[in-house]
Amino acid sequence: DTIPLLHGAHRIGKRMDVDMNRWRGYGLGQFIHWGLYSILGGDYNGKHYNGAAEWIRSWNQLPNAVYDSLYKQFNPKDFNADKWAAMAKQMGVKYVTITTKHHDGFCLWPSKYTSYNISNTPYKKDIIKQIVDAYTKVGIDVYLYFSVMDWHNPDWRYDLKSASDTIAFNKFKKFTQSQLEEQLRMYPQIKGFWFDGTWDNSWKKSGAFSDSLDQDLKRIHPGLIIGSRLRADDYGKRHFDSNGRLMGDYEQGWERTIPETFADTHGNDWECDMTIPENGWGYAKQWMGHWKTSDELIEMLAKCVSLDGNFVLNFGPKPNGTFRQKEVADAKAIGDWMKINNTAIYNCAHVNWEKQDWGYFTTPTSQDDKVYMIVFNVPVSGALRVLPTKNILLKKAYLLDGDKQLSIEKLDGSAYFVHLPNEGQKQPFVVVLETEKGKNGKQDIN
Ligand SMILES: C[C@@H]1N[C@@H](c2cn(-c3ccccc3)nn2)[C@H](O)[C@@H]1O
Repeated sequence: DTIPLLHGAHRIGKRMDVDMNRWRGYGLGQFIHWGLYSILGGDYNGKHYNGAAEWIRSWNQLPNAVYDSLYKQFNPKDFNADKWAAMAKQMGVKYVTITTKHHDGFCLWPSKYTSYNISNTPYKKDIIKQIVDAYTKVGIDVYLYFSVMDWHNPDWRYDLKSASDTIAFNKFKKFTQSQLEEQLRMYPQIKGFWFDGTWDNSWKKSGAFSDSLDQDLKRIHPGLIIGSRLRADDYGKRHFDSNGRLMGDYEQGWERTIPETFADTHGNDWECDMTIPENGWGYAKQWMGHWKTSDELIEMLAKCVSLDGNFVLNFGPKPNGTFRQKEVADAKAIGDWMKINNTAIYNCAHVNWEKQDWGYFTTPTSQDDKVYMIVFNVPVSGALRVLPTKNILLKKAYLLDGDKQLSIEKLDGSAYFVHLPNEGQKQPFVVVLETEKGKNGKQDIN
């Protein structure tokens, strides 16, 4: 029996309208973290902050007043939104999420609700408008990242422990709603919000407000897509309400991590947001630890799509508005791979066949007699094992790039070997399988 909730999930199962179906088919997205933290790049007074560079304001080596005056230096002379959009287009991303206000409270748009915004910097111009217009122009959908937690706003509270806390936080909630409605009025082309900074007790105690805010924003902008990180339920539960039901249009908890199995996704829509370095979203002069290679990133993309999720890769532009060389190179490498193989990524879904070591299965949502094999690990035998669900037979197998036919060997039971040509493949590649229904005609691919 379920717990009665006023502010729990209002929908069970996936959203199936045209806007969400478009979101479901994106496959690949870009995240951009840009702001005052980019100026410091994780360093201050010759010392390097070991946390995520966009959290440097929380570092006790750096006085808040010093951080909060960085806006006087923000003047990205080389910023060109059309160049950013062109790089994203070449990479093959279908959507972008851009930070409008991170935890530090600095607004990259000329908000009328705080003077702590781009119009009071030497740069002056509206960065968000330029990005929304440039990406929309090349056909990439735009989503706005918004941190509820706002270290700069004196009415922000981590917890509500007194009447004065509640009075201040009520003012803060009004300020938050005003800024979001302002963004919807100023940037009507956007497709959704990406909320962050909603883990503190003050927000967990604001479940009713988070619910009404979600509904108000969608009333102003029908079709708006909002992930599970915005809401808290009647008891402060987040992402999943007290009855275990997802609150939001998709699960937004996969930050720098990917579900291991389809069961881990609970059958929801979900998005993985990934950094190229180990941690850190804003520009850092010194990237600590391992920098993921483009092959690793392409495998993460394939894994996400094979589990019914989207893969969103983060970029942290420099204070002057250009990208570091490694990010430009990865965007190019991913884009070159997508140019050949995006058929197995865009508008594709999970296949409930047994996972194999050589890589990942996807299937086009529009065709249930086709399955793609995205191959990363070729066995020394050159034979790729495929075990379809019962009554599914393999008819044909060929390379997506160049159509070369591959021989199929039927094994005992319902397994097959797909034999690869012996020339070594240097890049991850895609094999296309054409299937047909077995004797009792049932086709249960996904
Ligand atoms: C999308 C990413 N989310 C922000 C974040 C959140 N957190 C975090 C860390 C510990 C507990 C709760 C939240 N750390 N970083 C990062 O700063 C970045 O914006």
